[in-house]
Amino acid sequence: MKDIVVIKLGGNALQSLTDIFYTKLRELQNQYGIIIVHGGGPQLDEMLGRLHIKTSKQDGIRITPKETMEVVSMVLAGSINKEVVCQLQKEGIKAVGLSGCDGELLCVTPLNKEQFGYVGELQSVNVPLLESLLQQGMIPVIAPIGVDRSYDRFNINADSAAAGIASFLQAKQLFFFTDVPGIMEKDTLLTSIDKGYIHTLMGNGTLAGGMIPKVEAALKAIDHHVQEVCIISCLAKYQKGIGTTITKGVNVQ
Ligand SMILES: Nc1ncnc2c1ncn2[C@@H]1O[C@H](COP(=O)(O)OP(=O)(O)O)[C@@H](O)[C@H]1O
Ligand SMILES: CC(=O)N[C@@H](CCC(=O)OP(=O)(O)O)C(=O)O
Repeated sequence: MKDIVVIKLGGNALQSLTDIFYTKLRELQNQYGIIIVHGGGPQLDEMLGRLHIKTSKQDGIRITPKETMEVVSMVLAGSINKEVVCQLQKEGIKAVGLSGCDGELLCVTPLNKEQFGYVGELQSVNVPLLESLLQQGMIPVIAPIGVDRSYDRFNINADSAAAGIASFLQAKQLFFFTDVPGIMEKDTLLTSIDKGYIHTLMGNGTLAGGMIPKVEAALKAIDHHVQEVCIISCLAKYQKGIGTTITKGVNVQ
């Protein structure tokens, strides 16, 4: 079995994937088993708006009542997942779309039903299912929706789903592709950051919004022995030394 690389594509990143990305993906696929986890936050905001359903987030996590969950399924497991799969196939890359419901891929428990509604916390991943797809040279493309024991569907923050999947698979690398060059402090890109400094930046408000679940997910993955975790721009050339690498140890900045 090849080493595994998990790539998380944020909703903004999905809209600006370049030829460089697909070329790099093909190269990586020669060496690694690749798993893609996608988000779709901005697309969800847009669809909820069109349907006149009010929505809000707390620390980057969407409050998800039942009615919102229907739209989450529709947008993430429906249109976005299929769009990513078709785009990859158009580029000659074999891909299979899944949500966490399929084959009980992502099993969850509620994060806090009173506070967040149908938001799930990942408890287990159907690793053999992913391995069998990887063995056939497929890229599993995963929408961040999970099921609980009663087969109710839950919304999972895509960063936390990607980190959980990378942890369960003991992935070598986890990349968060997003719409910023990495973690910024004022106007400076931090090329490397550790746990302690992340907490400092959270405390002083430098890290906000969607960056909070992203760094929390990154730290979780590092704690679960994912060897390398990096936050980078979807427009970057995807080489070593770009973006922000999250480390466990002493901050080298
Ligand atoms: N210190 C920071 N450095 C970089 N981005 C930050 C920071 N704090 C907050 N952000 C915000 O986090 C966003 C990335 O998170 P998010 O929108 O959830 O992306 P994605 O859709 O890729 O998961 C950036 O667009 C930026 O607005
Ligand atoms: C629970 C929760 O917050 N789920 C996210 C799932 C999509 C996501 O994470 O998309 P991005 O990666 O584009 O932000 C949401 O509803 O927006």
